[in-house]
Amino acid sequence: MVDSHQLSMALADLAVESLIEELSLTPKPGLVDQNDQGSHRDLTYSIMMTSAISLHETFYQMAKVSFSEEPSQYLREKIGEIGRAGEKVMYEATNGVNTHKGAIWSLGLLTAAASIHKGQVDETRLCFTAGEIAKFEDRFIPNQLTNGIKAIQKYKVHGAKREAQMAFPHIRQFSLPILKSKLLNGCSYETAKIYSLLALIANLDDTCVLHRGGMEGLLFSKQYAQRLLDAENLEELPKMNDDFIIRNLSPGGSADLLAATIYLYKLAQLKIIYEENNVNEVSFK
Ligand SMILES: CC(C)(COP(=O)(O)OP(=O)(O)OC[C@H]1O[C@@H](n2cnc3c(N)ncnc32)[C@H](O)[C@@H]1O)[C@@H](O)C(=O)NCCC(=O)NCCS
Ligand SMILES: Nc1ncnc2c1ncn2[C@@H]1O[C@H](COP(=O)(O)OP(=O)(O)OP(=O)(O)O)[C@@H](O)[C@H]1O
Repeated sequence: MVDSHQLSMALADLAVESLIEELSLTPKPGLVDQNDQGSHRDLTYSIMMTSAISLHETFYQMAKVSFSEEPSQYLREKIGEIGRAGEKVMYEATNGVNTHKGAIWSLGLLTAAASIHKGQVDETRLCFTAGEIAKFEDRFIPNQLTNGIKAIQKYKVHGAKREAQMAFPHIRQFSLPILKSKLLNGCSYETAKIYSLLALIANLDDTCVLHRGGMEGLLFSKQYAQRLLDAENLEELPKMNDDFIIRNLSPGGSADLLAATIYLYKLAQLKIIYEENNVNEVSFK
């Protein structure tokens, strides 16, 4: 029998680690990283680090409640409640700045799915289970006109909710395959993650980008990322960062999905060691 506490701790560790890996990846266009704040005036590396660490309990709780469950409206609403409490913790840790709202959503659903499947590592299955949970209606979502909803209505795009309900197609089709293929081709882990991020920016209708730069900003970001991917040229990344900052563009949705991609990739390295039907160790290799 897998122990629910141990598994939930391991999954929460992994979720926070993935957020920290995303944050620490440098340089990233328009996003907060170790060099600069990208296009964000109110966000810093240290605020984002504090925020990531503060979310451990949120992911732990999401894993814990999902352990003996299946996707259901009950589970969707339970996860929503924990996620909203997590958003409060995040805002308290950051003095009111939105650092990881999208990440709580995407990584939270994947953590719930990983717990349901007792830590097994088939990424596609995890994406679809997370999508099943997301498809149930949460009757307690506050009726707020968020930046995401405004962009979805104005530009007729999908946004974070649909991305999850469709079982994270941009992770399954773009970011995870490119991460793996770049690693197989001998790229370093850091370089492979940059390519993975570029593949997301080139393809995702990111409501953060739309909110800040409109459709023109979204097309600019997508084409820029695609050009670097086609040319396999990462030397232009610092200039890409400058060009995004000038236009106030920040691909926050792509950053969240990169963290989710890292999470799925690292989960495949999670070893659950059984001994006489009892887990005696859960560790990352
Ligand atoms: C679905 C969520 C993300 C709300 O998103 P919404 O579309 O309303 O926009 P909002 O601007 O608040 O945040 C969207 C975030 O998602 C990320 N994002 C943007 N575009 C995309 C995309 N295409 N795909 C994935 N993520 C994206 C961005 O980082 C952004 O910060 C979720 O936070 C939610 O349902 N919130 C309601 C409160 C709640 O119940 N929270 C707990 C949920 S576990
Ligand atoms: N490294 C990162 N740098 C910046 N944003 C990130 C990073 N990683 C993830 N994000 C995501 O980007 C979102 C923040 O983007 P943004 O500040 O544009 O959102 P907003 O609060 O909706 O808009 P605004 O600040 O323009 O009013 C967060 O919800 C977070 O999930």
